[in-house]
Amino acid sequence: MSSSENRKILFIINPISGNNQKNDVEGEITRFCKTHSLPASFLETTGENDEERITETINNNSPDTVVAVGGDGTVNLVASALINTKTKLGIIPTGSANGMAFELNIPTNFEQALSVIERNASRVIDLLKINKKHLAIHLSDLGMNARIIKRFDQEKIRGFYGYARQFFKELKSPSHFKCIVDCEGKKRRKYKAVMLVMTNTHFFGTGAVVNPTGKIDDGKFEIVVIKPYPWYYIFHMFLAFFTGNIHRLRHIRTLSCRHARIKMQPAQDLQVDGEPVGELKQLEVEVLPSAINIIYNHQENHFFVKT
Ligand SMILES: Nc1ncnc2c1ncn2[C@@H]1O[C@H](COP(=O)(O)OP(=O)(O)OP(=O)(O)O)[C@@H](O)[C@H]1O
Repeated sequence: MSSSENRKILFIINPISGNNQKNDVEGEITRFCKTHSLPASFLETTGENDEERITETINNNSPDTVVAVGGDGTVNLVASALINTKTKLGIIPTGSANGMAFELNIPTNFEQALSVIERNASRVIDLLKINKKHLAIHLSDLGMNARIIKRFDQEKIRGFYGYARQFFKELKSPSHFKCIVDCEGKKRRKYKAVMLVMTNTHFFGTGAVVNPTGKIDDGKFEIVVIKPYPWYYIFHMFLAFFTGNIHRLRHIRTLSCRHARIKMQPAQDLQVDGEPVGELKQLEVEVLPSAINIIYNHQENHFFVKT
């Protein structure tokens, strides 16, 4: 549906996302929307009480689409306000981590991303809830990556290259932990792991395919267990990550379920959609089936993963 009839779009702009070099985000969106006869309104995030402010603005304006202009953290924030409503969620990726935009084939080019919003193709997808309180829309993990994200946050490093530097440092000597995974309807499993990924999607923001067999709308999510590996295995893993074959490696296990309880020893850092949550000893993860209607780029599919 590309018609602008009856559309009313609210843009939620995170002014500090990524290495935000753009001066006039609102102006650029306004010009695009005028050209395409799309009624647009705006709200800037402040980092304080944003969810309440977004919900209030949605209640006052009744938009049909709310667009997160930011990274995965902003997408998560907007999704929290839209869950189980008919209002569509759109994404203009301007963050240092834009995993959900990558998943949905949304270009990082501003104008092209706006064109995806204008075309308005959407699908209803599942989301995850962690420990009954954290909504997870893209990807959450325990261990190695969450530790990097915590450091990234504490040291106020920003941008993709800052993240990549931290990632390679950690990759060379990851520490491992023990975990017990109880998936609903499956036998209890025990692992030694360097990282556990809980996701319903396929890609890390870098484009690495972490969950090639997952489906975004099948009422299930995946737990991908990355077990300790010898250093020389990194090259093998990289190749598998970028060719969509990670699930075939012997250091990787993938479990698919609707609900899971996980215990970690010692406590591990958790990150949800790029935001550090803290150290936890146990975790409950559940799928929220058909939770949100999200705009995606329907014109092409990813090369490795057909959605
Ligand atoms: N005006 C603001 N000032 C400071 N922080 C803000 C503001 N608006 C949003 N935030 C914070 O931005 C974070 C979300 O950023 P987002 O993930 O969208 O972009 P990002 O560039 O990928 O961020 P990061 O690099 O921190 O992961 C949240 O922690 C949120 O509280």
